Amino acid sequence: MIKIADKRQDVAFERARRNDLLSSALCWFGVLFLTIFGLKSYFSGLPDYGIGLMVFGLCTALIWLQFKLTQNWRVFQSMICLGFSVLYLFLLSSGGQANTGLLWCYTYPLIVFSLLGTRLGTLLVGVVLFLSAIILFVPNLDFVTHSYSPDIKYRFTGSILFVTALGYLMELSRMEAQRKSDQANDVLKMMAHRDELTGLYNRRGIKECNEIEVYLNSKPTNEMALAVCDVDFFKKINDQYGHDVGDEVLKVVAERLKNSIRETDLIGRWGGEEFIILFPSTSLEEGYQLIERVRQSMAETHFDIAGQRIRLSFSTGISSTRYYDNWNDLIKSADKQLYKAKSAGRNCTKTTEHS
Ligand SMILES: Nc1nc2c(ncn2[C@@H]2O[C@H](COP(=O)(O)OP(=O)(O)OP(=O)(O)O)[C@@H](O)[C@H]2O)c(=O)[nH]1
Repeated sequence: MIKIADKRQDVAFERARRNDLLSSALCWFGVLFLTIFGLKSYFSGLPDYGIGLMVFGLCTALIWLQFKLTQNWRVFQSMICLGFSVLYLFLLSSGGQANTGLLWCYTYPLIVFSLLGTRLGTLLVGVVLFLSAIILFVPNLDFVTHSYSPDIKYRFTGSILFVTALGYLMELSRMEAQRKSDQANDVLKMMAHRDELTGLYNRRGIKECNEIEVYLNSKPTNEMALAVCDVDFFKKINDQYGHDVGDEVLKVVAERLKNSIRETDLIGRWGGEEFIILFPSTSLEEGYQLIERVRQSMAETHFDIAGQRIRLSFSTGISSTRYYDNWNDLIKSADKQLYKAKSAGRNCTKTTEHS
């Protein structure tokens, strides 16, 4: 099916860009600090602690490499959050070099919220904060090698809860801003690609159709027919019934054309009373038959528009990627056939072969 480059692709692209930036910044700062402080601890008489930090650094580098190779954001998120959770608990239970471990713990909720968002982030941070309360307040645990004064315990608990709330609110407002910006982009894109009167794609929308180039380059194996349809004597309708009725007529024709083509085809308003239809994977002859059926049925119909009974017809020029490998020539050829159809008395279809 033919598609216009849509908003979801842009959103996915933006998300991928943010993920890429976030993962690189996070991992490389992580690796840098963990290696520097690991080495410092190693040579300051804390070899086990130093090695521990460097192992975390190495794991972070490997997780980053895995993400770069697979681009699997979910796996990256899970592994890095798990790694940082373990590091957080390690720093808390060991106290870090010269009791500085707690200082790094404040980065934890911010990292988790920015990676997991508010919902999953709250879950993970909640679990880890619960574990840290056990580390701090349950006495005589084997794996806790550092003891904190009651003052530090209470102040740290209060301040980490405060930073957690702050991280949550920051991520919440970032997500809200992102949602609003996506919505605004959606509306702008819609306005840029749609014709206001008929709701069909406009000229820009049609030109940005992803697959046009594919068809232009894949002849003769895969052919696309293109039809340019122009309402006959439309000026007379405007003159006779007024511009507003003319607008209604354009809406009715657009609706009729849209409902008469297949789901896989793409229709747009090329300008004025001219419409364009792309028939993917369709030969010139098939395209001719499709549009002729629509033309005949429209010519036989009486339209009741704005209290007026109006008869309508349109003329069509058809071309195909079988003969052209660039868009301008393809359109020019269909336009030329349309001109011939008009000259031949209107209410008919001309193709490059049938002319
Ligand atoms: N109501 C209305 N009229 C429009 C719109 N866009 C273009 N037109 C009018 O469409 C008319 C087109 O007239 P012509 O190009 O002479 O074409 P025609 O009368 O259909 O004659 P043929 O194409 O030769 O059959 C002009 O009068 C334009 O002003 C629109 O959005 N709404």
